[in-house]
Amino acid sequence: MNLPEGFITKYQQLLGDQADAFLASFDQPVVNGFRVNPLWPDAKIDLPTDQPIDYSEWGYLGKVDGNAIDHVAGYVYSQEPSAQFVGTVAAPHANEWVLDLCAAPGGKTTHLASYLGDSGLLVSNEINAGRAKILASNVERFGLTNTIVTNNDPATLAAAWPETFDRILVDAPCSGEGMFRKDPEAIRYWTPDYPATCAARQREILTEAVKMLKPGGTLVYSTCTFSPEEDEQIIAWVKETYGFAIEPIAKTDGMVDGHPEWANDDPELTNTARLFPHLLVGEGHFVAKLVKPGELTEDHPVVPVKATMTKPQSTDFQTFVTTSLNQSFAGQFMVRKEQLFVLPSQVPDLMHVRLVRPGIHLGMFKKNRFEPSHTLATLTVPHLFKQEFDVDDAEYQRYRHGETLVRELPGKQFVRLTKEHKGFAIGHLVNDTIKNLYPKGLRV
Ligand SMILES: C[S@@+](CC[C@H](N)C(=O)[O-])C[C@H]1O[C@@H](n2cnc3c(N)ncnc32)[C@H](O)[C@@H]1O
Repeated sequence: MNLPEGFITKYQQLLGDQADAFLASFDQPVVNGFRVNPLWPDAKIDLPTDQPIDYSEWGYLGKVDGNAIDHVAGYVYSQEPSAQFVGTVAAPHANEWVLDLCAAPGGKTTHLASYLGDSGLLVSNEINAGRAKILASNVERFGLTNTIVTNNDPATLAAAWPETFDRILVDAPCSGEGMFRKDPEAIRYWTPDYPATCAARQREILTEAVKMLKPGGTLVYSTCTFSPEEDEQIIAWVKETYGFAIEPIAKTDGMVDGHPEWANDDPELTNTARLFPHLLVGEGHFVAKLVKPGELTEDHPVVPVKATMTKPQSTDFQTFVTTSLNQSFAGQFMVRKEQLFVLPSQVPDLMHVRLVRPGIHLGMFKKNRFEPSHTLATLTVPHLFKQEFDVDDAEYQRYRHGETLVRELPGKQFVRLTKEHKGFAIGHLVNDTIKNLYPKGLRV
């Protein structure tokens, strides 16, 4: 790989006799991994699980086919091994309120949600509007029930939600040196000054994250870069500026301690973790776990949401539930631009943030009727629909292409389509024909 001259000399100086092995690792193949979705317990997946990743509870080595049912139905999430270590370190506890501040496309978010299950609250934020949509679609594909997706800059969120979260992940935008092997295009952005530019932005993001963390709360900071400016030096700055403690991270084979001598010589920096591709199977990463001074309490600033569903809308939704579902949804409902959402059981003030997805997207009110959203196809609620049709390979291809299917059943109702009993789509059954409701953006 054609690495910049300045990059090579920098790491020769920092890594000494390890530099040759480090630089040679850029010519090794990328390592693929995936996590299975524990929100579908006991599910059988088609991918081999004979190579578990020892530090990742649901992680395995292997490549996921984007058209395979396990991916389309949200039973697996493709994520390279080292990135999975971030979720392992963050590992939220049940009932916590968790913020994933830089969340798109959603690898860490789906991992954090795997720990939370149905409990607590996960807010997944992404500053870039286009990427926030991709994040929302991955949140939906993974079937998450207690996740809000927002599209804000960190300062706006901090003004809305002071001292609100028990745990915050800042998976920071960085110079991406650890991804050069996966995405050689990233090398084009690299200059000797680029890490310092990224570090300035990381300090801005962390300044806002600190405001949103409850006293005693946990901040996990990660990058996919090797540069000390964005790694140890940032953590040294957080500790010096805000008095956070740097918690020890349990490392497995191949992971190494952060280098105090690459920052301010604070020995606590050895508590952070570095993942180098020449020492383990995976790409380059850095992870730190910090705790804010103070006592953590269990309180959350819950704000009730005003009901916005009109009476006729409520009737249309109930008609859909009665004809098509085995169960309804409990909780606070929100209607925005004719779209119906059911919110996580507890939420903070939602008035001052830009919501991409305030909760589960249930569907849309059309003229005198309610049409369910594609979200319900992959929502992690077994047997949600009264009528589920399992399809074969040919029908799977045809439906994802946009065609109708035939099933002999009179009447009108919305149905879920499954392959190997894994939900991947919904359809509208009208007198023997399943009309295609597969979103145009997902068709193949
Ligand atoms: C490393 S990526 C996040 C990857 C994600 N956590 C995952 O696991 O899929 C960093 C994200 O930070 C976002 N970002 C860029 N500038 C930002 C800023 N000033 N504040 C917050 N996020 C920013 C980027 O758009 C990008 O999506």
